[in-house]
Amino acid sequence: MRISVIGTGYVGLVTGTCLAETGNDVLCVDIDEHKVNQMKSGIVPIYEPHLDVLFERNIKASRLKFSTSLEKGLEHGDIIFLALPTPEDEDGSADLKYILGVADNIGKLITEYKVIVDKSTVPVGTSDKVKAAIAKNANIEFDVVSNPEFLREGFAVDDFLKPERIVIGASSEKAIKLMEKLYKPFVRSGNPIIVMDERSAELTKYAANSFLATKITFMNEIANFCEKVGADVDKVRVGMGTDSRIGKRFLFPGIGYGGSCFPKDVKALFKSGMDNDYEFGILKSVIEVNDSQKTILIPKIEAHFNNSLKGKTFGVWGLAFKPETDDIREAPSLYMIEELLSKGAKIKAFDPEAMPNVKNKFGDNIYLASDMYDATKDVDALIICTEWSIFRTPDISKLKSNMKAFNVFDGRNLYDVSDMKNEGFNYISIGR
Ligand SMILES: NC(=O)c1ccc[n+]([C@@H]2O[C@H](COP(=O)([O-])OP(=O)(O)OC[C@H]3O[C@@H](n4cnc5c(N)ncnc54)[C@H](O)[C@@H]3O)[C@@H](O)[C@H]2O)c1
Ligand SMILES: O=c1ccn([C@@H]2O[C@H](COP(=O)(O)OP(=O)(O)O[C@H]3O[C@H](CO)[C@@H](O)[C@H](O)[C@H]3O)[C@@H](O)[C@H]2O)c(=O)[nH]1
Repeated sequence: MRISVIGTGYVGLVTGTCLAETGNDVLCVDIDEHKVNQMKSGIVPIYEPHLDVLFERNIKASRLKFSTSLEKGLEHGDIIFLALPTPEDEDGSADLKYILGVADNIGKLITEYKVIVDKSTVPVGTSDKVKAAIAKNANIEFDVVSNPEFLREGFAVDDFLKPERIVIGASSEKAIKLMEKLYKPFVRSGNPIIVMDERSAELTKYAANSFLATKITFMNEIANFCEKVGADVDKVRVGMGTDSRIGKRFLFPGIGYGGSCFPKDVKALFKSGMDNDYEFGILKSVIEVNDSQKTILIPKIEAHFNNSLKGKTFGVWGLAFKPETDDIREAPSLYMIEELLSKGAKIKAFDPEAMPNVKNKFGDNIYLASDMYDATKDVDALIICTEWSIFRTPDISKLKSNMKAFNVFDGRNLYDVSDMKNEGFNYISIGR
């Protein structure tokens, strides 16, 4: 099939590449000329495991092409995916200016039947707004489909190629048939294509993300309470998670959830609720608790250093909002660093992939280390913000010979508490 993807960020790039992989003829369109030129010359502009192999193979097979022209995108595809940003607006709602701006232009450019598919995460009712924006200028038949994306960064290729489910929100039989044909190769494992109305599809995405964010936040509160009463959150987690009604996943406490999705999506669902005369009490608490969780280590660090961090140097391991990505959007590490810098501390940071993205963020105020051990030289403490595998089994003797003092504040519970104590570290983690 002939597919166009408008917006070649994380979701657009993975969508375009994976749809090319199943034999479709894909044109990816982005307004960012630099990015388009990079992709034309074979460079994948994001770090995502396994994407590079598929990307290269499909470019070579001429199934994956790039352009900056929306007009070309509309000419090319029978199905037009919108994978545009829906960032947080000032009032917490999802900003629809990118989606509705492109929809407006589609209305001006469309000359034959197209299925316009919204892959971005958008509030309930957006598909009606997209329809109206296109219809304002177009006299041609078209359909709008809501097809939310559930991929996780770091596992995006696998999640797209072998999804647990595909949600299609549509009211046109013609569009539903086309979408089912397009996605047939991805549901070989028997996982369902779930067809529903557009509003339910739009809400499914927010409900899923908000539920997962709530699950993590609940566990973060249990961890905080464990510290008050001398319980071990690792034991509680396993004890709870083995109940299949609860499940083992997304129960890992830490320094809060981050990333380009959970923080903004929880806020957007809360705002949608308020706009529709419904206050999500649970989401209000999730937002508040997560905000304080991001810096939950700070009082512990301050207490250790007698409330004076001025002139102290901290090594920071992990800048990305989670492992296997270079994405630093809403990364808890950034809040930690900001807070430490404001208290007069110095930072030596290392991340296996995200360093280039942090380069311009704090200017000269932090030293970007050449490797994980370089970030521990002469530090008063090491702070762990992201659970990259490489941090799980450090060379302890190297650490000890580098660090000025043996203090480790672990926001991701990477190590065994008694092992660290036996090694002579003052080891502070979350909920243990
Ligand atoms: N990142 C994820 O893991 C993920 C997963 C599921 C859903 N989502 C949702 O998917 C949507 C896109 O997210 P993302 O992370 O891919 O965004 P992103 O910010 O990484 O990329 C968006 C891209 O759109 C381009 N763009 C902006 N305006 C454009 C225009 N007028 N024409 C063409 N291109 C334009 C930008 O240049 C950028 O390359 C959001 O709604 C997000 O919530 C994201
Ligand atoms: O037990 C856990 C699991 C996750 N996290 C944190 O939660 C955040 C989000 O993690 P994850 O869900 O793995 O990353 P994303 O790539 O943001 O994926 C989420 O957001 C995407 C965008 O909407 C959705 O498509 C995915 O289904 C959804 O998992 C990260 O900061 C993690 O550190 C925890 O603190 N504890």
